[in-house]
Amino acid sequence: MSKHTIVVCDHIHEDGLNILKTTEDINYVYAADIDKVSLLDVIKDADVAITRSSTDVDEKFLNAATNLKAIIRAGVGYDNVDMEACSKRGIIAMNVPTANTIAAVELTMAHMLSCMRKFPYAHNQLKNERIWKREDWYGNELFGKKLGVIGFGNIGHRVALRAKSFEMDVLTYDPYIPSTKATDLGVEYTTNFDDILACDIITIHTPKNQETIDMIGENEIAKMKDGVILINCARGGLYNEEALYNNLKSGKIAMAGIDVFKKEPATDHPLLDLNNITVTAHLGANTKESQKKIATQAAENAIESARGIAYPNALNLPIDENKIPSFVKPYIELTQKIAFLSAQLDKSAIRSISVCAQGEIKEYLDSLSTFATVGALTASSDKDEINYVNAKFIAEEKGIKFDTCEINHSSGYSNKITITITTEKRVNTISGTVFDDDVQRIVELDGFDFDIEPKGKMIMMRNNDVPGVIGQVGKLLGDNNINISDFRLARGKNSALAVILVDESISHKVLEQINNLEAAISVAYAEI
Ligand SMILES: NC(=O)c1ccc[n+]([C@@H]2O[C@H](COP(=O)([O-])OP(=O)(O)OC[C@H]3O[C@@H](n4cnc5c(N)ncnc54)[C@H](O)[C@@H]3O)[C@@H](O)[C@H]2O)c1
Ligand SMILES: O=C(O)[C@H](O)COP(=O)(O)O
Repeated sequence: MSKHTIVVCDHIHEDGLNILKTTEDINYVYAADIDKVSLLDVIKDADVAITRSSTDVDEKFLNAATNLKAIIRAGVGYDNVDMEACSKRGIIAMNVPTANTIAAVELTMAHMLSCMRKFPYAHNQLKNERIWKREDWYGNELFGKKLGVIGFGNIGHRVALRAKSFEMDVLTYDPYIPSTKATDLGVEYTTNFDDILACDIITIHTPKNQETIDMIGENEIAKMKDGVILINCARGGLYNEEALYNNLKSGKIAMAGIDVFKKEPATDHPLLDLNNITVTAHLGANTKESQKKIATQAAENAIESARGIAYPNALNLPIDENKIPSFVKPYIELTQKIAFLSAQLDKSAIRSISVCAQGEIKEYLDSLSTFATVGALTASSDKDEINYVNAKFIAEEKGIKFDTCEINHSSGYSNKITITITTEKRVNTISGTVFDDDVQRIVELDGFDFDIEPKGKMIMMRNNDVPGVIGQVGKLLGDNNINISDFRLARGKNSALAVILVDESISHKVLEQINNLEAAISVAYAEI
């Protein structure tokens, strides 16, 4: 079996490492404890790399990583990844966007409370100086204060909600959201940045990019209230660090809660010489709960991308991810998986790929068609050759025809994607939908209704609807030491379709034996 090499460049939770270690077709390399120069030697074998913010994925890294097909940023911010350089090399970059949200939200609240109650001073005086002087430390309450939240995304909006539970007035500035996202939560929304500068406490939760670097500098601080409190648990450099230092020193800024620095590690930073800050060493994501989730997702996504099956949360696609609403993203993944599954059911040459959409996802048919093509080709070609940039070109060279259509009648689902892959020998039509924002399901297979997660090893058997078939299949698989994890059956007028999920891969021989059962009409096998 040819193995894919996944190199882990930074520390991730052992649950993620265990997934990599125990996956048969993965050659796992742990490189988190070596220095970044030695990493350049190790990374040359990687098909996929997993990093956190401590590894710069820059030209030097990418020049060394000559095999690299995908990179997983095991966290949210990808400002350490040179996205353009990745795209030029056809390397797909992904992040794990929501697994550490709560950790970062709670650290933000911790810094806010700590600043308000002058926690570092009080702690130091009692613990290190052994002085009991309660009259020295009168803090302030969050209650009734105005909090300015810059960036109302996953973290920002949750900070706002928690601040409201402290009975604060909350105002947000985020030009990229509809105002109702804030106002529906009882948060005031402004497009005037000066309104934010007038708040008692300001916290920032934007990505780091050309637009947000130094978003708060001398000029902005000059407009703030004397004694303002600033929190930054997003990225170093969003507040100009020199301006922050000068104004903390002068007392214009009463206190700052800082988790992130422009250059990390920051053990010798001038801000650390000041008393009126609370600092943490980029610990926003460092809860056991979040690291467990991130590592698990990163490992699973790394395996899927190493196999060329799917690239969850891909960041550098030919389509602009920012223009795709979040509800469409799981459909993109589902589309690729369904096409991958469908193309495995019959390995003869693909003639055409048709993608039909119902509901609001209709608007994204072109993108969905690209993902269907990647999925279908991945099942039938050398996986390493196919990516989002080249999939349609390769398909056209193979003479594959494309077709998209909008389904306007309702089928009981608010959105549904239907993919039909026509090969030289058969036509496979599979439909899927997404429940509760991210629960992907196959809901129709060749005209039969189902409810199946698109995951695992699946035997699909079309059979005459006669008694005893389930027992015969169960016995046959049992005789071959194959464990059935799930058995789904849908019945039509004259025939039935069974989807049998199994724990072990199915050999051609076993498939033949099932096909030879008297009631069997056709049998196919696929793995996702
Ligand atoms: N300290 C940590 O360990 C830690 C942990 C997680 C995330 N983060 C960082 O926190 C930040 C926010 O993460 P998130 O998960 O909430 O991201 P997100 O993408 O969900 O939200 C970011 C929000 O910022 C808004 N935004 C973008 N540009 C803006 C601008 N110029 N002005 C105002 N708003 C703007 C976007 O519209 C979006 O709503 C990121 O920088 C991320 O890297 C840090
Ligand atoms: O953007 C993020 O996810 C956080 O800053 C966490 O980064 P880390 O994975 O290096 O802790």
